[in-house]
Amino acid sequence: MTSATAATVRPDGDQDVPRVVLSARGLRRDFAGFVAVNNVDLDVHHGKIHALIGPNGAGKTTIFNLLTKFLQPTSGRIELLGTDISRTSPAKVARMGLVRSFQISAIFPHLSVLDNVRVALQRPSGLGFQFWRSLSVLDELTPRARELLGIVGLDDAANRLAGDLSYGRKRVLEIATTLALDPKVLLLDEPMAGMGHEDVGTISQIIRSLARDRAVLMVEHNLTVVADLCDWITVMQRGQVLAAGDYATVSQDERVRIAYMGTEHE
Ligand SMILES: Nc1ncnc2c1ncn2[C@@H]1O[C@H](COP(=O)(O)OP(=O)(O)OP(=O)(O)O)[C@@H](O)[C@H]1O
Repeated sequence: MTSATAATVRPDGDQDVPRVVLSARGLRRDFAGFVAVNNVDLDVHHGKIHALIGPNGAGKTTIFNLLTKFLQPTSGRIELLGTDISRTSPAKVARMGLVRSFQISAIFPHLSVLDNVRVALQRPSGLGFQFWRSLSVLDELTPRARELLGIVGLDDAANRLAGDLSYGRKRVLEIATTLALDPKVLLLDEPMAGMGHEDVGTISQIIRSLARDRAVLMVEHNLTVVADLCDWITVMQRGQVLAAGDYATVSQDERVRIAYMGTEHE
């Protein structure tokens, strides 16, 4: 299989068929003559977890930057929830429901876990930080903040300083702050990076539960996680889609084995 489009664009209206919520066609980005992303087609479905994998320099981060509009495409078209966002600003795209989870740097270590989520809830778009308007406004946000902490299993840590959490739980808190923006499509950039075995299990469970009512697109290097968690995998190489399909399909693709997986995951 050569592209995600072959198997994933299907008519809406069929209950059994997943809905495409984010799509790219012919996506391309040049950097001073170097083509970092070349003619990429991608479909991300509601209720599904989609992995973007590939060796270093394959173009995964550039695709994330293009989809979230932090970079403008040189050419190609991106649609979010049926609307052309090819020229839309990052802030508007975030407000429309395409939200990228940043790394732990997005957390305020000297605020409590609960306050981190309350601050996130009062952000208009996830891009700027609007600090404390008034205590009463923040109080109104407390129930929703506690709800989000419950969803990710951090309710017991609500009053702890964020900076005192373990690495894994900081990452979970970061995901909770992302959920504050009520994403329809959640982009996760290497959510398992630096995690121990136990944290990988916890975060996998959280991602699975989040994907029940939204789409998840994630860059992930841990192929065991990809095999276990992801419904659809797009394999990138040198800026292009090398293969796409479920894990069984792409892991048996000879080109993928040669380019990326080796023989370890046969
Ligand atoms: N701003 C830029 N200017 C010039 N070249 C860039 C720029 N951003 C990315 N590139 C190049 O584009 C290619 C794709 O980079 P990208 O970071 O998207 O790959 P990646 O798949 O995310 O890699 P990794 O797994 O190492 O993060 C690389 O060759 C990189 O050097």
